[in-house]
Amino acid sequence: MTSEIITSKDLKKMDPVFGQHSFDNHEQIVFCNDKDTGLKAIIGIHNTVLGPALGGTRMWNYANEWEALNDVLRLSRGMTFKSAITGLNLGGGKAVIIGDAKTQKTPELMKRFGEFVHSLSGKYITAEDVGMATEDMDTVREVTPYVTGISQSKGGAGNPSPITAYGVFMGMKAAAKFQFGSDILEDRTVFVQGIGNVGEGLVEHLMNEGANVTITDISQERLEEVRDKYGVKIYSGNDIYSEEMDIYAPCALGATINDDTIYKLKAKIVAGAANNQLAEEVKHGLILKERGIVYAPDFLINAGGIINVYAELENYGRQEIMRKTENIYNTTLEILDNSKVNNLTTHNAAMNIAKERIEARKKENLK
Ligand SMILES: NC(=O)c1ccc[n+]([C@@H]2O[C@H](COP(=O)([O-])OP(=O)(O)OC[C@H]3O[C@@H](n4cnc5c(N)ncnc54)[C@H](O)[C@@H]3O)[C@@H](O)[C@H]2O)c1
Repeated sequence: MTSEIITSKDLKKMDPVFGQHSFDNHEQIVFCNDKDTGLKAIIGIHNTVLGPALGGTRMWNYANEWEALNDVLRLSRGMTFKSAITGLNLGGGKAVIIGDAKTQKTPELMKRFGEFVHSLSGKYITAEDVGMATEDMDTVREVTPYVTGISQSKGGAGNPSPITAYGVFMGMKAAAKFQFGSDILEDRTVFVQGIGNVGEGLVEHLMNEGANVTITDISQERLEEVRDKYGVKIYSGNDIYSEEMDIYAPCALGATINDDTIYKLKAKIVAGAANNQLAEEVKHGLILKERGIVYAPDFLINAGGIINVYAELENYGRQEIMRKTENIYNTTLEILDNSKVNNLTTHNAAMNIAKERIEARKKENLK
């Protein structure tokens, strides 16, 4: 199993569920259907050794069911390792709702989805992901307590993006310490790709530290807004991968480190918020290592969001959220050092530690 990009034509050639490309010993996969609301959803529970499987719900207009299934399998697996490496007592899960969030999402559909979540008795806990907003989680909360990411006015921890941005910043500083011998980002050239909720927060931290920031986004409006607010440069070329820079921060989509981009990359560090930045974890992790580019594993440095929602379950406040998020600096540095000592890719070094934690707990649970 790898995170390799695969076409839906190839997916259809495999066994429908357990033989599917991204299937990786998932514990449970739940298919949810409701004729009246038009709900078609899949809940993927990858692993619950460390605790209940927590992960957001994504609503997306998938081209077909294979793509939806592949996505939920891949995303739920990612959550297992994200929580494990961050030291949270959570397992990995995720849900997808098939449909257009702009036109097909209704409160009735969200409530029906919530009832399916409730039927799992807390084994899966949901939150927001692409296509979902805090208000949707508030609607789900009307039918089940197994939901996080609800509004602050309803006792939730609120928008996770600023916390995610802070964690990415911490991870980036640790990568700079490892690569350059100093974590001070003043005058470092940083390209931030995608200046959405997290990207903008990252730009703010970088500008406060005096970094030399260039931004890129598909939305011209966003670019101008962020430029005017922080005084950053808008990228005017047409291939950011070939540009001279110290740090490349992917904060838009996954798989931007792929066969087409990896040999062009001039950055000395890759550190950003996007999930699944390496199109193929093993292969591209190795090429980055060979090229001397330090990759701060995405699932490690973008964990601020999950730390934020975990606070809702554990009832801890803002101070503890910030302390845990700041600790991403130490964990990143430890993993980068470990990768050097053991001659591993940084991705594999992080995965090994996450897997060791799960295995140790599994043994304890058997006692
Ligand atoms: N929000 C969180 O707390 C959180 C937590 C963990 C991981 N992430 C991941 O971080 C990334 C950013 O999250 P977000 O909440 O800021 O999302 P967002 O939707 O607010 O922002 C994404 C931005 O990327 C831009 N974009 C899209 N395609 C692009 C392209 N090809 N080139 C350049 N820009 C492009 C969009 O216009 C948008 O401004 C996502 O991959 C998300 O999965 C977010």
